Amino acid sequence: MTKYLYINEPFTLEAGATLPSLTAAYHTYGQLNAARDNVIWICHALTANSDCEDWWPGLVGRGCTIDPEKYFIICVNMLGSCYGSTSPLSHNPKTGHPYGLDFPLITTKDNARFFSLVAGHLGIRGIRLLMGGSMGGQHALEWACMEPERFDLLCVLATNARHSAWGIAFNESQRMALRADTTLGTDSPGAGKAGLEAARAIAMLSYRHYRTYVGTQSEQEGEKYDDYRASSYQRYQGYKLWKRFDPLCYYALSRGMDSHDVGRGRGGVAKALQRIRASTLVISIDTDILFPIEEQAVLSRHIQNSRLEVMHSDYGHDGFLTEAVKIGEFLSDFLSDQLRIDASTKRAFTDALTGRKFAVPGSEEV
Ligand SMILES: CC(=O)SCCNC(=O)CCNC(=O)[C@H](O)C(C)(C)COP(=O)(O)OP(=O)(O)OC[C@H]1O[C@@H](n2cnc3c(N)ncnc32)[C@H](O)[C@@H]1OP(=O)(O)O
Ligand SMILES: N[C@@H](CCO)C(=O)O
Repeated sequence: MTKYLYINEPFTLEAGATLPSLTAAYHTYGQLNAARDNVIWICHALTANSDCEDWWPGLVGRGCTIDPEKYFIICVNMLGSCYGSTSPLSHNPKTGHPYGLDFPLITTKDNARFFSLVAGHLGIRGIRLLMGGSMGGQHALEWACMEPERFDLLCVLATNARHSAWGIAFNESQRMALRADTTLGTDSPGAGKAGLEAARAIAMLSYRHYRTYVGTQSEQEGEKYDDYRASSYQRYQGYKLWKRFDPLCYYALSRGMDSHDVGRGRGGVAKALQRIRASTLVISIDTDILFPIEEQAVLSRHIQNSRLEVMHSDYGHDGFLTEAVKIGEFLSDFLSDQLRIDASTKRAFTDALTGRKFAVPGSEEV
């Protein structure tokens, strides 16, 4: 069930605008333990929501690696999204109408600060594992650079330290499609539909791979010269997004993704990543053309204590969603290794909220 947190204080954004108040839509699963050291925070990607059990089945849920029986799992809907947090659909007090296209730019740094603020309001300090893929990975990296002491472990998938020119070009092409639809932001029924559908169709080309399309959408050999499966697939994917997503929010989120650069204000990407204290698992997808492996290699090279795993998927970039079971296996190995390291080094944990000391996660107070 979606929960809501209302933060009645102004929030000044990186680009200078101020939101007068904030709404955070979020989900939690499981219970916070006495030591308060079992928090897993999941950052969602572009068009998902805070219900990570729903969109990451096989990874998050009872009996999975991220199991609510063991962990207190939290996922907060990012600012700008249409799934409940403050967004272009929110009331603009200056006009008395929804913000629409006037919604200010929300950078990945703004969203990381938003998550930190929400964590504070919910009484969460130390976080055992911070995790996210794609744009969720960008938020996780930004937050881990911003507050390195908060996190023990970090797992990022199919993501980067700075959004690439290639990724920005894909996003701009999608925004061109959105803007070409002159109904965008108007009151007309179905406003922005054609633009959003075209934008999603463009995006699909970056989320999948040549082999995904050829493997699933090819025609039988024959004499066909029109009405191809690949064409109806593109149209259907556009329509499918239209049924569940808002074009103005899509526009806002794509601008936010472009803004991503952990190095901004920190002396560059390498210096920023060197700030991260969490033991880190970086997962690449061998068919990801949007966030290719070399981008995760940069993460692994500069994050002090990191491990890079390359996962096979026929799905391309979207493998970070569809290969949940494989991701769970990588993560499970990583978590087991970390517990062994914690035990052998007798690493002591101090719960930042209570000041109590614990020998290893889940152990007795010392
Ligand atoms: C409220 C919410 O729902 S938000 C939470 C859900 N969404 C998210 O979390 C966002 C992230 N998720 C995603 O991006 C996607 O769901 C993914 C990547 C996980 C999976 O993508 P899918 O679109 O389901 O997979 P795939 O590319 O195989 O397409 C399958 C769909 O295309 C249809 N399809 C396949 N070939 C064709 C074709 N030639 N012509 C028309 N339709 C086709 C299938 O019938 C199927 O339709 P369905 O989704 O209605 O069952
Ligand atoms: N399929 C993903 C791709 C972006 O990472 C989404 O729609 O969120």
